[in-house]
Amino acid sequence: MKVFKFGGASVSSAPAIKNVASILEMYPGKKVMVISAMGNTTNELEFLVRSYYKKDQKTAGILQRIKDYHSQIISELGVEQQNLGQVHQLFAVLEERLKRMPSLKFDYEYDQVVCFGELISTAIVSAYLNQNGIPNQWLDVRDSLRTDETYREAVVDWKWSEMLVNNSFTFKGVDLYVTQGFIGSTTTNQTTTLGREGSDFTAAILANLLNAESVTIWKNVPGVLNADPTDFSDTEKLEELSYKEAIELAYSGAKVIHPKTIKPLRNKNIPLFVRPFDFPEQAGTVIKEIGYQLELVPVYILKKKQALVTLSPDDFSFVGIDVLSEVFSFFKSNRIKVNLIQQSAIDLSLCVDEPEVGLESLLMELRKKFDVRYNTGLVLATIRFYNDESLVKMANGREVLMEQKSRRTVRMVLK
Ligand SMILES: Nc1ncnc2c1ncn2[C@@H]1O[C@H](COP(=O)(O)OP(=O)(O)O)[C@@H](O)[C@H]1O
Ligand SMILES: N[C@@H](CC(=O)OP(=O)(O)O)C(=O)O
Repeated sequence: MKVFKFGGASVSSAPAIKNVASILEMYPGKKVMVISAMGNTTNELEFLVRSYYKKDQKTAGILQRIKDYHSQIISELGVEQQNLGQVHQLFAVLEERLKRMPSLKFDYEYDQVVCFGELISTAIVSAYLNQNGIPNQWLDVRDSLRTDETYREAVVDWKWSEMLVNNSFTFKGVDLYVTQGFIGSTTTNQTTTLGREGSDFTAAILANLLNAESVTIWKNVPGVLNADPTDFSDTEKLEELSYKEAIELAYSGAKVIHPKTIKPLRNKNIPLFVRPFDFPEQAGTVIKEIGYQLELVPVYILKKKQALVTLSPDDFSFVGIDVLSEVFSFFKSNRIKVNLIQQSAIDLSLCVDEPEVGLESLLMELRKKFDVRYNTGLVLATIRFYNDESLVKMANGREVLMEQKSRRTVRMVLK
């Protein structure tokens, strides 16, 4: 049994979905197919839930835009009305939800609304495939994937999920399951999400729990490249990567794989293929156990929207373990990811993901104890397997505000 994951780009239009069908025909056999929301739908649903939460008049208009986008795809695919009952029902449930008063918990409301992207996309794709000679069963992954109640960043309950997943994905009388990435549910059946771009992670979870022979994530790139092609023009495809190398790249911000994807696969030694959906006959990149130390060309990773915050205790005391733990707790409780730190006697510098709401109001709390300085709009650049030439190429004349080097990796905060 194999797991195939199709992301937003691979189901963003009717021709894209027809291409998914042809990939399935090229690779017959037992499969679980994990699908994300179509195109930009998750971002649209984020607008929708924010508008709903603020009780903004724009809510109905945003919902209509989402409906129109999906209706257009349905009509171009020629899915017949009698096969669309579930899609209509999902939109009706979403509409009903938006009529209710939101609770005070935004993160909870977020998950209850944003999940519809994946539910609707899978319902459409499943109906289209069934109508076109690719029999499959749609499964609501929320019935199998149990999580805790950390809305928007839910933590998987592996024990529960193992039992439920194996009860649902039995392959009795069916070779293909179509299910959702990114979403799960609590023991009280409240919907949760696993964090943005979490569908790759879902594919890895299901593969682990079902002991799949491999996972393939179909992307709009030839495989894992040595840089994001939207930032660099001269990229090279990496033929193979070890799990360790892949996790380093994903953690440093290489958007092509969600960082949580690797561990469930590595723990069961399941290979991960990253392959181009436009050229499905091409091999792409394989990520697997590799027993020797890889020597690769320099790999460039840019993590954008970064802020560099420097804290100095007001009373000139040293930055000790207490200060570190207080500062880390502060960022954790505000859900801000710390990506790099550097410390001197009385300065602590942290490179963090810049929050959407800005930093100023958040840092008020820290100003009570620290002298706070910060820069925003920065880039955290990582080079694995760096050499002198790659350092110059990466900085590209920009000011380096902070730098850390190890034998294989250099990290720079660039202005
Ligand atoms: N090292 C890399 N190799 C390939 N693609 C990369 C890399 N780093 C970032 N990317 C970006 O990842 C994108 C694919 O990931 P993503 O948009 O999350 O796909 P999907 O949503 O379809 O699963 C590519 O379009 C590319 O811009
Ligand atoms: N739709 C979700 C989950 C996801 O993984 O999407 P994609 O596979 O398109 O990155 C998101 O956009 O965050």
